[in-house]
Amino acid sequence: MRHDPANPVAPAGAPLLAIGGIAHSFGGFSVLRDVSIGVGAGRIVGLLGPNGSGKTTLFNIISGFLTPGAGSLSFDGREITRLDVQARSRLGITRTFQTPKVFESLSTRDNVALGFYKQTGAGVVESLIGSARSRREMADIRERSSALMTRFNLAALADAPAALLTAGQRRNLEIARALAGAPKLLMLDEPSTGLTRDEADALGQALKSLGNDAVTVFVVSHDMEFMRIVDVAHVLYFGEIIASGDMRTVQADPKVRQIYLGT
Ligand SMILES: Nc1ncnc2c1ncn2[C@@H]1O[C@H](COP(=O)(O)OP(=O)(O)OP(=O)(O)O)[C@@H](O)[C@H]1O
Repeated sequence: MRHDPANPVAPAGAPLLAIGGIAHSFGGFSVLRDVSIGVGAGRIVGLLGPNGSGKTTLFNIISGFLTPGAGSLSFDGREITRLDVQARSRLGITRTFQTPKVFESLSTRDNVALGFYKQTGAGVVESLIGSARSRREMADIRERSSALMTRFNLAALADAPAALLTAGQRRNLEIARALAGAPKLLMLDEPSTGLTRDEADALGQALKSLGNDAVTVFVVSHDMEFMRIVDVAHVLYFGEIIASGDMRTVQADPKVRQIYLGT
C-alpha cells in the first residue's frame, strides 16, 4: 500500500481497489449481483467472462460512468462510490475502452506526450514564452514519451499520424498515453481485441514489465490465452463471480470449463 499523507487511515494490506457487493440492473434486468473483488496494489488482476456477462458494466461502475444500484467501492483507502469520473481520475484511476481512442491527426509521439501534461507545473503563459521550467518539462516529456513508445513497440512510428496506425498499434498507443498520466490503477477493457496473436503476446509482455513501476492493472477480457499474464483472475458469469484464483486454477474449474468448453 502506498503511503498517502492526506489519507493516513488506509489500513495496511488492504487492496488498492475494493469492490464490495456491487449490484446493478438496467430497467429491471439484473446485470450484476453482489460482486465483490479486491485488486491488490502492484498486481495484474483479470476479469474474465463470456459476452454479456457484465464485465464492461462493472468497469463503467468502477471508473464512474455508472452509479451502481447497490454496493460500495473504495480506492486507496477512500470511499469513491459517489465520486464522478474526473475525481476518480485525479485519484489515479485510468481506463481504456473497447474501441481505442486516439487523436487521429496528431503524431504517435504527440498522442503519448498529451498524457503527461496534467503533471506539468508550467502554465500556458510559461510555455508560450518558453521559460526555463517549461523547456525542462518539454525535454523531460520527450524523453519519457520515447521510453513509453519503445516499451509498446511504437518507436518506429513516432512521427506517423495516429490515423495511419493499425488496430493493434492504436491499442498500444492508447495504453502508452494512459500510462503517461502515471495512474495508480490502469483498467483495460478487452485490450487484445483486434490484435494478432503476436501483437497480443507483445502487449502482454509490456504489461507484465510494468510491475516494477508499481502500476496496478485490472484487465477485462474473454481471451483466455492473453489472460495468462494475470496474477489473479475472477470469472464473471451472468452477473456473479463463479471462480477466482490463478489462471491454472480458474481454467480447471468445472463451472468455467462448462461455460467455455462445454465439457
Ligand atoms: N446501457 C444499457 N442499457 C441496457 N442494457 C445494457 C446496457 N449496457 C449493457 N446492457 C446489458 O447488460 C448486459 C451486460 O453487458 P456488458 O456490456 O456489461 O457485458 P460484457 O461482459 O462486457 O459483454 P461484452 O464482452 O459483449 O462486452 C448485456 O446483456 C447488455 O445487453
